[in-house]
Parts: sequence; structure tokens; C-alpha cells
Amino acid sequence: MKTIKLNSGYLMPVLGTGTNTFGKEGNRYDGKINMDTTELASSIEVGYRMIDTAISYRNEAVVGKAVKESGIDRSEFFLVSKIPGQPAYMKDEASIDAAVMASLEALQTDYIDLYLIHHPWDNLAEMLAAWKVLEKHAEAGRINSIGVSNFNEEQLAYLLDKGTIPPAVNQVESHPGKWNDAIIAFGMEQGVFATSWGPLSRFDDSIKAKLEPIANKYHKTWAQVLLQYQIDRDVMVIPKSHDAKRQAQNFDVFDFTLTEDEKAFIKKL
Ligand SMILES: NC(=O)C1=CN([C@@H]2O[C@H](COP(=O)(O)OP(=O)(O)OC[C@H]3O[C@@H](n4cnc5c(N)ncnc54)[C@H](OP(=O)(O)O)[C@@H]3O)[C@@H](O)[C@H]2O)C=CC1
Ligand SMILES: O=C(O)C(=O)[C@@H](O)[C@H](O)C(=O)CO
Repeated sequence: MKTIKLNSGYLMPVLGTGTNTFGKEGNRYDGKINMDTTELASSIEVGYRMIDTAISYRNEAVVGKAVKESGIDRSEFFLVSKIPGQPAYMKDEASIDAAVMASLEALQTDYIDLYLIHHPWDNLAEMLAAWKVLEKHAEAGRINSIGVSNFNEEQLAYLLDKGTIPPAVNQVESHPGKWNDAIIAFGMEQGVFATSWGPLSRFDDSIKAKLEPIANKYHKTWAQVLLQYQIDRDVMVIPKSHDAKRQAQNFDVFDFTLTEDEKAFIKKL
């Protein structure tokens, strides 16, 4: 698996699995948690080791259970979770401490590989205060790398300027309907790598047909072409599928490379 060296010094796999609907009734984001680890077990079986969860997905415990049930050593996994950028979680140091400890417990681990602030909020000074609490947990070894999600340039620049530990990752929406290239490039210039969320959805279906000629050339699918495109430009990806075959397909993206013309075509989609 290709890895990216984060500014924290840790290596992060470029490809992981999303989980926002896993372990829930009806495979729904708002479904009741059922602790079903089927989708995670098949992902781990395929080879995924980076797993993206969040407090707001309510399924950190499902991830922790699946990792434990796999019998694979914890050190082989790269677990990503997120604290909501909301006052209930971020109102003071004690709330943030409690959230970190609850994530550790749910994930059945004594460290989290990457912990993100899920969404920015308007008051940058308050956000910095929250960031400093995450820095404390990183310094204490409970979190290897700390990062952000859905941050714009101003918000990212503020933390880079005022924080002691720079954000290691900015997880942002990125797919042919919305590449978010400017914030991705800005982060990379500052040593902050991006993860693409929603890499296979949230864009117009007509784009898939436009990718077919490239996909056919490599005996791949439109989804595999999009994942390879992001990985090639060092953008990490966390596709999510409930289907074991599609999980395997999304993992099988390292045996072809796109030409410069093909990459230019995809960029313009
Ligand atoms: N930081 C943030 O604010 C956000 C983070 N995220 C994270 O990013 C992850 C990925 O985003 P997500 O919204 O789940 O969407 P994805 O872009 O991963 O797409 C998921 C959808 O695509 C389908 N799909 C998956 N693989 C294939 C394939 N090979 N061919 C055809 N269809 C496929 C899935 O259906 P099926 O299951 O039937 O295969 C599902 O409907 C989330 O799970 C979550 O972890 C998501 C949103 C916001
Ligand atoms: O915010 C996230 O991380 C999510 O996964 C959600 O945005 C989810 O994708 C959603 O659409 C909830 O309605």
C-alpha cells in the first residue's frame, strides 16, 4: 500500500474505507446502531487497514469491534476519527478530554492514528483553544496525528499560524462534481495533505459514462479510474461500499497509471 508521510512523521495509507453508514440498520446514516461488523470484516479481509469513522457516525464502537474481531494486530491499522466542531463537544477543555477518552474506549485502543475536527466553526480564536486541547492529547501520545476537515484556506492558515502542532490532514469533499483543487493545493504547499471524502458519489451520473473510454482501456471501472486519479496526485481516498465485490474493486487500483492527457481530461470533468 502506498503511504503518505504526514508532517507529524507518521505514515498514512493513501486508501482506506469510509464508514458513515456502516453498523447501522438499513445501511442508513441515521439508522440505529446494530453493531453489525459485516461490512468492516469484508473490508479488512480485502486488505483495507485505514478506517475512517467519526463521533457523529456513532459507529466508533463498531469499528473497534471489527478491528478486535479481525485478530490482526492493532499496529497494522490506521484509525481515523473526528470530533464534531460543535459547542456540545468543544465547549471547554473537559468536554474535549471526555470526547477523546470516549473515542479511545469505543475504538478499543490506547491511541488514535488521526483525530480530526470534523467541521470548522466561525470563531477562530475559540477553534484555536480547542486545537490546543487536541495538541495536549497528541503530546500525551493518545493521538498520533491531529487534523481538520472541511476547512477553507483562511481556517487552515489560521491554525498553521497560531497552533504549535500543524494540522496533518484536511479531509475535504473531492470528486468530479467538486474537486476542491484550490484548498487541496493550498494545504499541500503548507505540508498538509488532503483526504477526499465522497470520492465516488455526490456528482452527476453522466460523468460516469464520460469516464468509460478510459476505464475500458485499462479494464477498470469509472470508480477505479477516479480513485487512481486522486491517489496519483497524493490525495488520500476513503471510498465506502456495503458490497464486498465493490470494496475489492475499490482496493484494486494500484496496477495502472493514467496518462497526462487522461489526467487533464478528468481534471476538467
Ligand atoms: N469529513 C466529512 O465531512 C465527510 C466524511 N465522509 C467520509 O467519507 C466516506 C466516503 O464518502 P461517502 O459519502 O460514503 O461516499 P462515497 O463517495 O464513498 O460513495 C459511496 C456510494 O458509492 C457506491 N459505491 C462504492 N463503490 C462503488 C463502486 N466501485 N462502483 C459503484 N458504486 C460504488 C456505494 O454504494 P454501495 O454501498 O451499494 O456499493 C455508495 O452508494 C464516508 O463513508 C465517510 O467516512 C463523508 C462525508 C462527509
Ligand atoms: O459529515 C460526514 O462526515 C458525513 O458522513 C455526513 O455528511 C453524511 O455524508 C451525510 O450526508 C449525512 O446526511
